Amino acid sequence: MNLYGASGHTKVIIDIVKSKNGQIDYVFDDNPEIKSILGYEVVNYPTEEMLKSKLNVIGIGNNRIRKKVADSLKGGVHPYISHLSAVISASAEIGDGTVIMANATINSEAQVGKHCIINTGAVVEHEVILEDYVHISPNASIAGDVQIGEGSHIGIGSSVIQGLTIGKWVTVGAGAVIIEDIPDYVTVVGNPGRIIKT
Ligand SMILES: CC(=O)SCCNC(=O)CCNC(=O)[C@H](O)C(C)(C)COP(=O)(O)OP(=O)(O)OC[C@H]1O[C@@H](n2cnc3c(N)ncnc32)[C@H](O)[C@@H]1OP(=O)(O)O
Repeated sequence: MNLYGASGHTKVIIDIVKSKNGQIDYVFDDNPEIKSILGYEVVNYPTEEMLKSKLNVIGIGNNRIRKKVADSLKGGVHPYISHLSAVISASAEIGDGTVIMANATINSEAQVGKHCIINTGAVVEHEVILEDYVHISPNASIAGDVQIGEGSHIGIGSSVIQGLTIGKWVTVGAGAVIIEDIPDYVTVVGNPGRIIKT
């Protein structure tokens, strides 16, 4: 596979791929100052052939940039990858390009879109729907039947109670507790969650 972005997030993805004896062919990053990552050479100026050679995973934590790169991908998208310790229901659906980190749980009939991040120890409960490019940060918990719109970032250690709808491109702050629906394009912090930015 090819990886885009030589970031800390990519390092975690490399660990997952190596633990499953997977093969990383190229790591791309357009910052010419980054030459290597965890022992892999970083390609700053890839050829068309390199870009199309393998299925891709985008190792970029920023949801907007991940979408931008996905929109301009030359090659195909790799099926989701997950750490060996992740617990994923057989009835869950996970989109291509999504990465699922150590100790994450995705329960029955959850639907996770493309290029999402389910980070370390996150819980995505039964029948949750996550649209493309959503990031559930470490130790965040999404209760049953919640829907989260495209590109939203749910902060580290936050909680969302069951049945809510969170809009697209929302940011939920670290440690927030969300107890009511959240509209698109806002930042919410605190317990109970309150909107601080639109
Ligand atoms: C593997 C990984 O590392 S994954 C990465 C995980 N990281 C995260 O989850 C980070 C989540 N981000 C946050 O919590 C950020 O603080 C954000 C996005 C909510 C806000 O960031 P900014 O937009 O830069 O807001 P800023 O720092 O200016 O804060 C605005 C106000 O909100 C408050 N605030 C910011 N974050 C929080 C929070 N999590 N909880 C409560 N209050 C908060 C600030 O104290 C400030 O209050 P004031 O106006 O009374 O002084």
